[in-house]
Amino acid sequence: MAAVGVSKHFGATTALSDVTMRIAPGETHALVGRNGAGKSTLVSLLTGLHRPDGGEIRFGGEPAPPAADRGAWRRRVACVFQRSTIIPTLTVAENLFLNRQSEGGPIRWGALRRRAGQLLEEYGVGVDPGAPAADLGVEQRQLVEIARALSQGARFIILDEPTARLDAAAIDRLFARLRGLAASGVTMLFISHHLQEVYTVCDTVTVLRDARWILTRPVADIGHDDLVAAMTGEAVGLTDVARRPPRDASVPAALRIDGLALDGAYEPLTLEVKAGEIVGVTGSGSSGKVSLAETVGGLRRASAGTVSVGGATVGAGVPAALRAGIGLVPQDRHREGLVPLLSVGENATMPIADRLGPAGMILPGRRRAAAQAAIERYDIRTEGPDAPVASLSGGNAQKVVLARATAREPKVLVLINPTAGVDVRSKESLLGAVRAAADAGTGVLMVSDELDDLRHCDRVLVMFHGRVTTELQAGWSDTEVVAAVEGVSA
Ligand SMILES: Nc1ncnc2c1ncn2[C@@H]1O[C@H](COP(=O)(O)OP(=O)(O)OP(=O)(O)O)[C@@H](O)[C@H]1O
Repeated sequence: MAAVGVSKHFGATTALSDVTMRIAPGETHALVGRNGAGKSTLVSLLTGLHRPDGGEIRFGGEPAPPAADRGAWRRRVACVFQRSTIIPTLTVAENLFLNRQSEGGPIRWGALRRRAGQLLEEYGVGVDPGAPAADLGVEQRQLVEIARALSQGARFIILDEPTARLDAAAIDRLFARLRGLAASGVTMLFISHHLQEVYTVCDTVTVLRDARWILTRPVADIGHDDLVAAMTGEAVGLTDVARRPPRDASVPAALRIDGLALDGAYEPLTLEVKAGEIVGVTGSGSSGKVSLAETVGGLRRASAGTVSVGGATVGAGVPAALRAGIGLVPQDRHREGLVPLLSVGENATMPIADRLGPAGMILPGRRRAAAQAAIERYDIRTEGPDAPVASLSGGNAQKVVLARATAREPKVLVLINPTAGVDVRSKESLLGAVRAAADAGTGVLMVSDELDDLRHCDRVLVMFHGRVTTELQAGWSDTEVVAAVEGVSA
């Protein structure tokens, strides 16, 4: 597979400029770069979703198929996207044979299900072909996507941040599977913001920066700091996390959770987050951590207990949570986070619309200034406040979600995997902004699977099967967290 001198423009934005990347058969090749570097754009060219403005894509020395021949593309390359392409209202079997159910004749449902069963067995995917796809977890959905790609004949698979929503055990299982695929000759392009993963699973790495190719090297020949330097164009390394001074016991609680419970997700839980405190919550996929944060943020209704902010009980629902002073960064920015048709500025300033002009009016100049300040503070790479939010790269969109959650100087900030899809350098500025909010008196509840996020917390609660089983004060070791997440003591 090769991209030779490819360029791509979106309006005035150059997303790729004369990029050449060659991937040898059977190789596992990493593609890394900061948010907005052009990785997803390159994937869209490699999968035939977009055509390059210049240069060409080749497979096995042959020119790429015509754009309209989707079948030919599917036989050459498949992409497991961050956003699943599995259709939840269809069964697993229907998803597997999407676009090719009948091969001409009428659809024979029984035969379809049988073939799906054989296929899942062949690829070692333990999923019922008759189950609705909506019932699948993230891990199972990815496996179904991979099985679908292989069964269509593709021997080149692109994995776009496949670990972003998996817990540690699922990541290990995925990596074991990828090694198996590599051993059987499947070629892979692996995109990740977790450089450790690049070293664990890839042979070769290509770095893009500002739409340009920077380097391609065997991973064994480039150290972590040099890789970060190639991505950022700066020689300076990442900074260590400075310890926060301990909270005074007399500081009032910003957030109090009293006997809060959600049937099937987590058991009654009581917890206080002081003003200025950052409390981390982690755990495996089934620990209940995300449901807990979603209840506090108003996205789910508790089956028992109360949430109070500054001593006042918060009603159910997102509007009540917002009124009470809770800012939320939800898990799925596509579903709950942003309004794609509005501009970056409109999205970032939505919660403060009432402050942007007199009597319900919005003064455009004031909005632009507020939006510009957010763009600078969160290091958002965009043409400007008027660019549609849909034009942002994934990591930059995540920064807009955080800008919005903090726009009203919330009393409480509830963050769910806030740095998902955010590049190594931007993570620093994003977590720095969270700390600045805490220093100004906001109580922060941060649910995360990332040790790098959790390092910024004053203490970390580990949940296991719906209960807090461990509390770790700052200064914990990685093995302590991992052991508690797995439900074994360190
Ligand atoms: N449909 C589009 N319209 C306008 N601009 C776009 C569009 N798609 C991408 N861009 C721009 O092209 C540039 C490259 O974006 P791309 O999504 O390829 O980055 P990325 O490296 O995948 O980033 P991330 O790590 O955040 O996912 C960005 O400046 C982005 O805003």
